Amino acid sequence: MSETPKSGFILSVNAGSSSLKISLFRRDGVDVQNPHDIVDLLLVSTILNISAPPAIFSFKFAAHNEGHEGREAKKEPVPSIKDHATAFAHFLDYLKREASIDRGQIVHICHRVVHGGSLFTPVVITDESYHYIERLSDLAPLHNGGALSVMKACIAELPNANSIAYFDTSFHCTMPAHISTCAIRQDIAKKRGLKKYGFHGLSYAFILQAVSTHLRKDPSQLNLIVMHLGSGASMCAIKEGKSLDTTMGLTPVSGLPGATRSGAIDPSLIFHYTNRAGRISHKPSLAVDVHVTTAEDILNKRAGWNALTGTTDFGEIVKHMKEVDARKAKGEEIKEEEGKWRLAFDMFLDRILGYLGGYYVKLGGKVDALVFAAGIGERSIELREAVVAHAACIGFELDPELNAKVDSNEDVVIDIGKSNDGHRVLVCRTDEQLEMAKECALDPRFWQE
Ligand SMILES: Nc1ncnc2c1ncn2[C@@H]1O[C@H](COP(=O)(O)OP(=O)(O)O)[C@@H](O)[C@H]1O
Ligand SMILES: CC(=O)OP(=O)(O)O
Ligand SMILES: [Mg+2]
Repeated sequence: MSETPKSGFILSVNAGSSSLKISLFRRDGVDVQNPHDIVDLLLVSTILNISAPPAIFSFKFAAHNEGHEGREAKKEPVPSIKDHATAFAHFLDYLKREASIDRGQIVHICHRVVHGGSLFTPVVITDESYHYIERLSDLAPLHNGGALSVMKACIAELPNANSIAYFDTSFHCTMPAHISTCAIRQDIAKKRGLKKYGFHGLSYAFILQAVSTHLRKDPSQLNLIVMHLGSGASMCAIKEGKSLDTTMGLTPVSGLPGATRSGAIDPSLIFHYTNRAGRISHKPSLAVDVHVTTAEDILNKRAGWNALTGTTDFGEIVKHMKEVDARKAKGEEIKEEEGKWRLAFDMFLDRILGYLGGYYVKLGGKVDALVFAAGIGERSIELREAVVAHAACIGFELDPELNAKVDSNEDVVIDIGKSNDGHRVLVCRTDEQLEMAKECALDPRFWQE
């Protein structure tokens, strides 16, 4: 690692399964009294639809960014973006051309790495840690490769900045053994690291802190059931501020279904689906070049909402479902094929409710709040309504007006429930980039005070 700086810029890069989200922050001195405002956002860029081209590039300066105030946000399709590496190259080119930002001031680059294996604290990228993360790519086939390709670009293009890996798995290292262990031979499981790891940990860490501030309750006193519902979707039961259980497993394919992922299925199903399950997939439709079996390619990339309905966008699914329902209500005849929208919605709801009930019992019914987060959780009025309607039997109730107004409320945490005394229902605008930047800004290893 190069010399520890006193202040400087932190670039946070979040390689999701089909998106790249990048935020640039400034870290000046640290006010120990107020560690929440430790970093100042300068700009945000997102590249969506990386695996369903054309990718959509957007770039926006923070409202208060000196010299750039009032600059319009950019949003355009970019057909040349094919993967995370070309997406990041496009961002760097744009930054060079359009922003009077001195790239030399970027001292640390935080990379969200989905699978950290046995690493639970952030690590500076060296040859050794890079290769360790590379070896884990098979366990996060939609993710680790994308993050590694961005690290490579950073080392080449921003050679004076340190790359640091932040792991999605870290938050879940508190899961007790009886929850993280699989019922298989333990000598083999231990040798190969076969157990439940859990993911979206940076998001859960951010949400825990944000909800703690909102409810004015120390994280160690909080019990939450959090739903991170994005392209990849998972849930987490948080007990006294620690992950007790989560829905994803050894890899992010398990648990809830996602945009292109099956979620939990009977493990035997895949051998009835294809007779090539164990073969290395020759033409994997994955975004990065990792050696995955046909089974993993099918379950990670050729399943989920896309396989059921033909779109990866849950917003589209809800829109079509409502149109079909409205026609049905008028007595119009509906084609069998048109039932797919409601099927996908009801299936997602069913799987969420299954885990919700289980987590409620595991937390002994002592739940401070249900929290919705990520693309679907933050934007789907209908899904939140359906989930909470079914959770009435365990004491949760939605305020329909507050639920409908989430989009026009800019707060990080928003109350959408009727109760203000336990059993709250919240939406949290999660921000994995900010979580990494805050952790980095507070880490004494990376700064000279
Ligand atoms: N208005 C909406 N209603 C429901 N879902 C939406 C809406 N807008 C976006 N989404 C969903 O949010 C998903 C993206 O969530 P996000 O958390 O950004 O995903 P990721 O980080 O995994 O790429 C999209 O795939 C889309 O399905
Ligand atoms: C772990 C995971 O599924 O991440 P994402 O939702 O960003 O693809
Ligand atoms: Mg994500």
